[in-house]
Amino acid sequence: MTFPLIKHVRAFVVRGGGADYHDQGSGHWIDDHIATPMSRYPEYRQSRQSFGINVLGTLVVEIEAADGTVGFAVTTGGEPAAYIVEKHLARFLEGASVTDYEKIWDQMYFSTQFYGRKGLVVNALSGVDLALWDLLGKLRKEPVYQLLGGKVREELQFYATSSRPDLSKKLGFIGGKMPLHHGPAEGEEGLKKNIAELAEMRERVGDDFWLMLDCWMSLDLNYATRLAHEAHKHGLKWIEEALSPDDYWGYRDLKKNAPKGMLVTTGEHEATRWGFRMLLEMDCCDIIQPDVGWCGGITELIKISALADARGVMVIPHGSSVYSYHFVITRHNSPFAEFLMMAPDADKVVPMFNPLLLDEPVPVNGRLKLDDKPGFGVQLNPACKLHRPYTH
Ligand SMILES: C[C@H](O)[C@H](O)[C@@H](O)[C@@H](O)C(=O)O
Ligand SMILES: [Mg+2]
Repeated sequence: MTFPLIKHVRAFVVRGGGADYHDQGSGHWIDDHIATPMSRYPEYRQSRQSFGINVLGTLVVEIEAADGTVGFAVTTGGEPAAYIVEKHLARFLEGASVTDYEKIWDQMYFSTQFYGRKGLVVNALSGVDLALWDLLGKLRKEPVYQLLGGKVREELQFYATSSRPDLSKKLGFIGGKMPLHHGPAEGEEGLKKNIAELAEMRERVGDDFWLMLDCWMSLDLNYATRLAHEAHKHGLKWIEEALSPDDYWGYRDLKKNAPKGMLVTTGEHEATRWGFRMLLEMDCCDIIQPDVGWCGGITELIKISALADARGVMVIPHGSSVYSYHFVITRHNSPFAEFLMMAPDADKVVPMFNPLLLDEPVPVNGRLKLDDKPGFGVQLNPACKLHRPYTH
């Protein structure tokens, strides 16, 4: 079966929600006094947008084949990522075959290695890779999960991330992950408040509902270890991304000293097989959480997942809408998925990348069956005005 060659690669940007899901209006739970590495500065403690968590915005990558078929994907990256796609990465796709995604990935990664490797550049590369898989699915008339070996289970089940696990329980999710609100700079007072919030939520949800804390890189090893042991009294299932993504040594020690039965998780700001190999070989965590729009795309996540599977480590991708769902449903070591609650009060289920994607599937009663639409099964919302800041 021969496929039309790739003809055009285009990169667009758009603001207001979408793949840069931190880019929300005021009063949203996701921007309400959440602990971060910047919390040591009081002026940046209340709002993550104040220090720029939403500075990039959404990147939309379109790849058009010679027969006019268009694959697309969205991720976090905005204008700087669009520049990298147009001025650097596009040259490895235009004129190539859509089935050459291994060679294309290799060329994108090693041609940008001198200034990339993680973060923004690999976000841009991931966006291109996801758009390539969307195009491949459309040309083969198959959903991406079919290209990945097919479903290993009929439906996905989800835990929900928000400030209101009690509401997530009512909506049928299997667990609730809360953001940590106070970092080390708020001292013993802050630690007490963190534990009091957890205790209160445990009261509301009962003993059998999973509760997790997402620390968004905000802690030091000593604080994280103390928090874990205090939180253990309230049945915390896992402590997430407690330390800087680069502190592999800290994660190794946190996992060693965490209470028996508590899981240590991280990885959403890690990238490529090499970064995850470090987390796995240094025994940093019980679950890795790559974001498929940031870690290198589907082509790289296949490699990352195999490394983890060989060590019996679960891969629960960071919430990235359809891009993670199509992967999770094909892997035995990904038994559930994350759903980020994007309603400002976390009281109802809305599409994660709202309003950018038409037909974006959402969990109902905490579960979701993927249909068999080709590619990732979503379309861009024509009401979202895209801007193409660069051409090539
Ligand atoms: C809720 C967390 O603070 C982040 O906003 C979230 O994006 C991420 O860490 C997650 O695991 O969902
Ligand atoms: Mg997280």
